[in-house]
Amino acid sequence: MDRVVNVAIVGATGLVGEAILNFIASRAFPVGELHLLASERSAGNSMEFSDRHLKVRVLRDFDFSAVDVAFFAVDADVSLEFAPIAADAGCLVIDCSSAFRLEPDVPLVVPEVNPESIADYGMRNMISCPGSQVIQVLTALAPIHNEVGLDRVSLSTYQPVSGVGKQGVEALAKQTANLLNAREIDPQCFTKQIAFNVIPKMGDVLENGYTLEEMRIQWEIQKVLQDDAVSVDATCVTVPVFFGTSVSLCAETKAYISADETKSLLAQAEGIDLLNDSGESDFATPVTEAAGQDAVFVSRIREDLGERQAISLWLSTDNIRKGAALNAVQVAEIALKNYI
Ligand SMILES: NC(=O)C1=CN([C@@H]2O[C@H](COP(=O)(O)OP(=O)(O)OC[C@H]3O[C@@H](n4cnc5c(N)ncnc54)[C@H](OP(=O)(O)O)[C@@H]3O)[C@@H](O)[C@H]2O)C=CC1
Ligand SMILES: N[C@@H](CC(=O)OP(=O)(O)O)C(=O)O
Repeated sequence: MDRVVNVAIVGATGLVGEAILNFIASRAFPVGELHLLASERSAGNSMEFSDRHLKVRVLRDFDFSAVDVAFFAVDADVSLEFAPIAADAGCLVIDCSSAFRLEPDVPLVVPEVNPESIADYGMRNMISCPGSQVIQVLTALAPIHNEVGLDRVSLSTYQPVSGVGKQGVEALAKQTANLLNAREIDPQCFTKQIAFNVIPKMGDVLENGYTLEEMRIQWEIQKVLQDDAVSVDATCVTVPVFFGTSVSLCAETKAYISADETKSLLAQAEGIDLLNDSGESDFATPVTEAAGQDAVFVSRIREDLGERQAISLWLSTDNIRKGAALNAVQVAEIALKNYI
């Protein structure tokens, strides 16, 4: 790429925003001017980019008219207010939050799965990235869906505290230290104690008994695959892990596919690191394998023991990198190369 583009990172001081900044540097993204934006809390702070120090500025006061690409890595309510302002000013918004994921005129993209959807960015000047669970599930399941068709996916997530941002990391660190010192804890941003515990309910429960986080997994998977017939039964669980998210899933398929065929298929698929189950230590964990890496790690591939045509998998991925920041930067790279 010869030309350069002016870039803004909204939420640059957060976990995802800082990872976007690092990917822009490490992947030699063709950046001209770079604007780092956050709330009044971080305004004036300095962040490193290559050999430069850049000052963080306040989002509310920023004029997007000279920006070409704006990465939004803020909570959904902040994206809802400011992403349309940026898009209307003429820049391409790539949003990591849940704010626009299900809007029919905003493409929802995992580059390994539906890069062609990026072509539709112009309807709102926006592209959304799915949540980190959906990114890893689809990176692993899209090759199987393309080969034999998916009917139904049952899954449980093992989500780290960093899934709710910096405050989740602080909460687990503080609770752990307090408990080890026999002190009282405050659940902070989690509904119950998360240190040395697991919490099988993220957010409010809807009338159907599922949480919004669980329903979003079905809706986002159906939107990316453009197939409302794929049903998803999800249970979302927060675990006392700082970074790295995992999913245990069983995918029922329209036609039989063996475990060996699944392994061959996934060995050739983009974005996957396949651990072949050939040895004792050949499985991935969120902390030991996935954290700090860019691939979706797939292991524990098994065929259903009963009569169902179904394949079970264990996935682990860095939620901040491929689960958000890398996905967003990949989307921008494809948009610049092919469409803008
Ligand atoms: N963490 C994860 O695993 C994943 C996160 N996402 C999504 O990415 C987004 C960012 O998440 P994450 O980085 O984890 O969150 P963090 O809490 O770590 O960071 C939030 C960022 O938003 C900024 N911010 C907060 N309020 C405002 C405001 N009013 N105006 C401007 N900036 C504001 C904060 O700035 P300040 O320093 O000033 O407070 C900070 O830079 C969320 O929508 C999240 O759902 C998606 C997939 C995975
Ligand atoms: N918790 C989600 C991130 C997300 O999408 O959050 P929210 O639904 O609150 O915007 C994830 O790890 O993928």
